[in-house]
Amino acid sequence: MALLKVSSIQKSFGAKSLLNEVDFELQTGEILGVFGRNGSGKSTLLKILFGTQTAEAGVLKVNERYYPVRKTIWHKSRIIESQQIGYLPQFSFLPQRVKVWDIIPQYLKGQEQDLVFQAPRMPKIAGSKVGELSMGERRYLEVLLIGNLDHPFLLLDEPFSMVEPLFKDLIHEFLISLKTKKGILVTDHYYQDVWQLSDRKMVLTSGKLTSITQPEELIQAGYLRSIY
Ligand SMILES: Nc1ncnc2c1ncn2[C@@H]1O[C@H](COP(=O)(O)OP(=O)(O)OP(=O)(O)O)[C@@H](O)[C@H]1O
Repeated sequence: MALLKVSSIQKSFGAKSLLNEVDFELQTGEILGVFGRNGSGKSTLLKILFGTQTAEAGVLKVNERYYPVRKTIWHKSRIIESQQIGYLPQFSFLPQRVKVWDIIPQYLKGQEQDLVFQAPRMPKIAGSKVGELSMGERRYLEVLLIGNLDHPFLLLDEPFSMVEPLFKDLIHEFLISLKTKKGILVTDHYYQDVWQLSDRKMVLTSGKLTSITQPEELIQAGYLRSIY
């Protein structure tokens, strides 16, 4: 089992304090759902953990090894090169004009490459350019590419956004299958998908992550008006 431990992450933009003592743990074999209003700092937190954003303070530890989150010349390369944390950004990152069957080998080799080529629906879209895919097809492809990389931890920023039910189901199935070997953090405003998928849930309010167990707590946190 691998363990990712985050403590006391602090981040502000100018005078605005965004993250204030963020603490959580994630272990392989579980999916952690993170909820929070627009602008609460979810994407910023994920970027800090991946290494493309810096924090003013905080500790990131994977197993017994520490990774820098504060600004240093090596903070980004240390985390990314460690191959501990995979990250699906909120916005599409694949080149639009390249065909799917040319993109897959750029990310994956061997058995993992075969898994993506043979995944449900993939043979049908493999000959298309990324720019010709539907939003659901493109997001599904992105999740398959990042999810099949070797990292023990995976951070997913809005994997369900604008995705039709058919591809949402495929993404759910894939993430459940990945859980046996990875620890997964997922955040999305399609909160029912995240609620259903996740083993543990946390909500980000006033810069802090708090554990919740009941959907009603999302109302108390000011994220939902009602449960429907
Ligand atoms: N580079 C930056 N410079 C200044 N402000 C920023 C920067 N990046 C993010 N912010 C601000 O920090 C706040 C949190 O942004 P972030 O994208 O982390 O929120 P979020 O919880 O992911 O929101 P959403 O649910 O809308 O995706 C927002 O007010 C945003 O404008």
